[in-house]
Amino acid sequence: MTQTHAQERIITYHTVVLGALTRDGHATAEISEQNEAGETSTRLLQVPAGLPGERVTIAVEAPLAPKPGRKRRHWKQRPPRVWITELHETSPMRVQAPCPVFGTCGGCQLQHMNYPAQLEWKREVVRQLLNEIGNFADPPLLDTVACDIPWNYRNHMRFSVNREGRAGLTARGTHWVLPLAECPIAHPQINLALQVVNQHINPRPQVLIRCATASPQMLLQPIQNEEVTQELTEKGIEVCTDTMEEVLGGQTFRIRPSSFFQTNSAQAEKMASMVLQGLLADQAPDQIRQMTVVDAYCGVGTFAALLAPHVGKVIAIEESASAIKDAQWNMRDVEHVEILKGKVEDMLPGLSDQIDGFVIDPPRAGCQPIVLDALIQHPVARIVYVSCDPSTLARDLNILCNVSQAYRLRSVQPLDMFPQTAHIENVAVLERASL
Ligand SMILES: C[S@@+](CC[C@H](N)C(=O)[O-])C[C@H]1O[C@@H](n2cnc3c(N)ncnc32)[C@H](O)[C@@H]1O
Repeated sequence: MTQTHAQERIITYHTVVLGALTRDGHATAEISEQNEAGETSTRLLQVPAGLPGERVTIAVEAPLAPKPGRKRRHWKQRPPRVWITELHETSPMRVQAPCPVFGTCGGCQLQHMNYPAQLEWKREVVRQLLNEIGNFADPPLLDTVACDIPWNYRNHMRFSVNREGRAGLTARGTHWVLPLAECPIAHPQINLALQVVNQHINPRPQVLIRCATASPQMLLQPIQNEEVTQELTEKGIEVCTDTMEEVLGGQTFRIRPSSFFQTNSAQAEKMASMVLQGLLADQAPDQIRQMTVVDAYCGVGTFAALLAPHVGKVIAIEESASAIKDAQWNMRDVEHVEILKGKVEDMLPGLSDQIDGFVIDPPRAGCQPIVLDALIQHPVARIVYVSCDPSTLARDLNILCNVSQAYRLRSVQPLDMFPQTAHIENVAVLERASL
């Protein structure tokens, strides 16, 4: 069946059985299409909010053709918009998504999947990537560590602001800002603040809200006017302008708006324990006290500060000026820490210290070849690799363990930092092959 709506968009409807989830957390659907010459071809589509094995009817909206007069070279072909209009047979994994904009919003992909199935799916994605990209036939992969409360966990949200000055999240694949009263994965303090800022006109393009979980402190950017600050204060929020503090592993960390900090504080506690355990386990206390460890891509110094009480020396490397300022403040009382400002790829080859262990927590792109080369040329006893992208993790582990054979992979631990979304965090532990 084909229908045309007001903006001349062409929508076709297809009843299909959905296939496996993609890496982005969308189900797949194969549809047959006929061109003007009557030739049939099949097309693979991504179906948000679907689950494998479900029989559903989907609407497929063809992307708009370029506007007349607009140069074709400025026009980008977008994938069609696809949504489920009817569920005929549902998966046993399906649950009711609590958010009214789930499926449209670009934030969450898995609210409709029960939580144990999300954890299992994440583990399976990591297994496949370690297999296909990492060349590990039988990787030492552990079960995904669940988030005890998989809702209201995000301590940091970046909301887009629409033309009317209202803050919300954008619809998947568009710049359209969805009106949002609250977000079920945002911390309750953030939802409270969202309601307050949305009673006012916000400047475009974004409002950033970051809250502490151990205190009522909150950072808002851009800085809010007196009226908003007053309303937030009346609701028990302590509005901070330049920095706020969060507690992790019993230590207090000062964070600026543009510095990175782990978004899920409860899971970050578990991650920090894994890092310390991965680097220091099975070693005598005397040996640990003599160790020199590097926290590469250290952010505000989270792992460096938590490692410092245990080891002989910590070298922390970070390129962001704002995170470096925070790291310096966070480790102001620690004598045996050296904080280096610069890119890891520039600093690492020049390090003259004898290094016993590395924590590497790079951005999604993973490690630069020069960083991997340095780790291979001068193998250290232990590496803990914290990763927010399992495909670049698999690529880098392949280089460190299989191609160079400099390291042995001891464990890969998926950790659910971002429940209800397709994001997957991992903590991998490597040891020098010649140990
Ligand atoms: C995923 S965050 C990890 C931060 C920290 N380990 C933590 O847990 O809070 C990655 C950090 O690496 C920094 N970064 C990105 N590329 C870098 C590079 N080439 N050299 C040094 N730091 C880098 C970013 O500024 C960010 O603070």
